[in-house]
Amino acid sequence: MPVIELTGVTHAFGTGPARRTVLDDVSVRLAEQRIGVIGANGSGKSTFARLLNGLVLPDRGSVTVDGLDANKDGKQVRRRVGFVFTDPDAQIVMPTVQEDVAFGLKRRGHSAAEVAALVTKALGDFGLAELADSPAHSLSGGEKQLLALCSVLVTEPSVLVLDEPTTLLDLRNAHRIGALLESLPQQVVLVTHHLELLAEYDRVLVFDEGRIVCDGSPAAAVDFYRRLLA
Ligand SMILES: Nc1ncnc2c1ncn2[C@@H]1O[C@H](COP(=O)(O)OP(=O)(O)OP(=O)(O)O)[C@@H](O)[C@H]1O
Repeated sequence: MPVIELTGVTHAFGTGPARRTVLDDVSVRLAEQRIGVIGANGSGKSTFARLLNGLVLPDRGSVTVDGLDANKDGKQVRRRVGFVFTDPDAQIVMPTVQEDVAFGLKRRGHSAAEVAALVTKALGDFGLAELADSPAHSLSGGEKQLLALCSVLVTEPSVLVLDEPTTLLDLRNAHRIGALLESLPQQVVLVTHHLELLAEYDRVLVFDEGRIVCDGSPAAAVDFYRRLLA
């Protein structure tokens, strides 16, 4: 598995009196396959997730993925770490389903024939083959979420970071995505409020006010979180 390391990471947003520390001296080493991240609204989970692939750079401290520094080697880190946003509309960039899946592959320099073969396979794997020529923005929320995930996974990142990817989904689609994430060979970092999705995870981090306040098994972390919010 890849090794993600945060060392003394501090991050703040805003300036002057509005300046607010969102992550406060966070150090953690992640080498497990499936890692869950939970915590109250505004506790810093999204900022933490975004740091993992250089979408946000730390004000202080460092983030490395297999020794590559997100600050200095941003491009290489982003190639390794795929990111799935809460809102698939923020991520779907091309007019049709198959063009969207092809987009990341073309940028990585695959030939037209390779792109076509990989897109066909990926659409089949995700149950999206029949929608290949559909306008991406005409899909349902669940289909869009699947497409966003498909377009990221087709590029074969070694780490997949997902920021509340099931928030827009009905229970059935949320569980479908949850099951899909459990079947992946990649390292997965899942930020979620759907605690049941993490039952079989290797490790769960609980955030509170910009710090990791619990780091353990899913049962221990969920129990800690429930007591924290009680
Ligand atoms: N780009 C930004 N500019 C200013 N403030 C921000 C920005 N992004 C996040 N924040 C603030 O940082 C704090 C932590 O936000 P973050 O999105 O990391 O929390 P979260 O734990 O993911 O919350 P949620 O569960 O609501 O998604 C919040 O108070 C938020 O308003």
